[in-house]
Amino acid sequence: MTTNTTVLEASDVTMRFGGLTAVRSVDLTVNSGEIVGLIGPNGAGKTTFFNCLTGLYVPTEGKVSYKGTVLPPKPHLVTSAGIARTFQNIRLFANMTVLENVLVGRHTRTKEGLWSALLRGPGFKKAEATSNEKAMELLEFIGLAHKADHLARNLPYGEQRKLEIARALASEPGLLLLDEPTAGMNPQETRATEELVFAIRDKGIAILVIEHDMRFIFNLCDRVAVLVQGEKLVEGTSEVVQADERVVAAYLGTPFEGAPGDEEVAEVEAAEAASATTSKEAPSTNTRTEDGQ
Ligand SMILES: Nc1ncnc2c1ncn2[C@@H]1O[C@H](COP(=O)(O)OP(=O)(O)OP(=O)(O)O)[C@@H](O)[C@H]1O
Repeated sequence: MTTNTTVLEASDVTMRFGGLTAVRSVDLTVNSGEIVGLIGPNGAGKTTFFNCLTGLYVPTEGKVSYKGTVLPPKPHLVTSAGIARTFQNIRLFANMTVLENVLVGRHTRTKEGLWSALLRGPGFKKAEATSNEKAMELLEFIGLAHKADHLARNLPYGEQRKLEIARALASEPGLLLLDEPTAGMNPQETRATEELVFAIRDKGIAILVIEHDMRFIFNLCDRVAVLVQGEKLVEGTSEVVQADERVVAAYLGTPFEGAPGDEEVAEVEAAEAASATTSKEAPSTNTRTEDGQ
């Protein structure tokens, strides 16, 4: 199913927050027809990297291209270009219906825009029939058509997550970014999400997914990249990544040679050792005498 057409190309992406480098020189590509996984221990920089891809953050260094064009660092322009995403925490319009949530997701693909969709202005009426039809098709696809007029907040958790995916798909993306799509799900819901992701891929949409559930990732992905302390440690097929001892060590927090962050740790240790030696050799001029002078 995978092809060699590059959909997403992130080159040398670095994101610093003050003194903290959350993502360091990360390269990643996603090709059409591919499902790529992004894994790593807590705080490894996965969500920060996603935010750099979707224009929520402007990377300190590096660039991100979609189908050969460099993306502007503005979320709505990234969505219009063809990248949609879901978030770690559910972000639905709780008091809107299931159908309305999907319709809002379509605003980048209708001339009427978001406010017209929300206020149901005159322009919206004309486009409404087509939009409704497409939104209902999506709800059929994810299995929520029978709940189209339920309020989003009344859906069970697993269905809310599905609805988020439907809303993202409503912008007709070529690439879908999923941030922990199975977080909080029971095993059946997780399996259903796995099937859904395969079905989305079969529609011709490339997928990049962050997930802590390793079974889910290794079943699903054509390729997996591992971030550790902001750096890409390993990238390869599920088999390659599972067999790499450094990945296990990174998850367990066991030190290993060449681990990301090692250089900084060595520099700090060397500086501490040097200052300890200096203070032994040359007593501080601030040393007080016994009478406190
Ligand atoms: N806006 C921000 N300002 C400052 N530091 C941040 C900001 N966002 C993230 N960080 C820091 O960047 C590092 C990477 O965080 P990030 O949330 O990207 O990791 P993650 O791999 O997604 O973690 P998790 O799996 O726990 O969601 C962390 O040290 C985090 O505290």
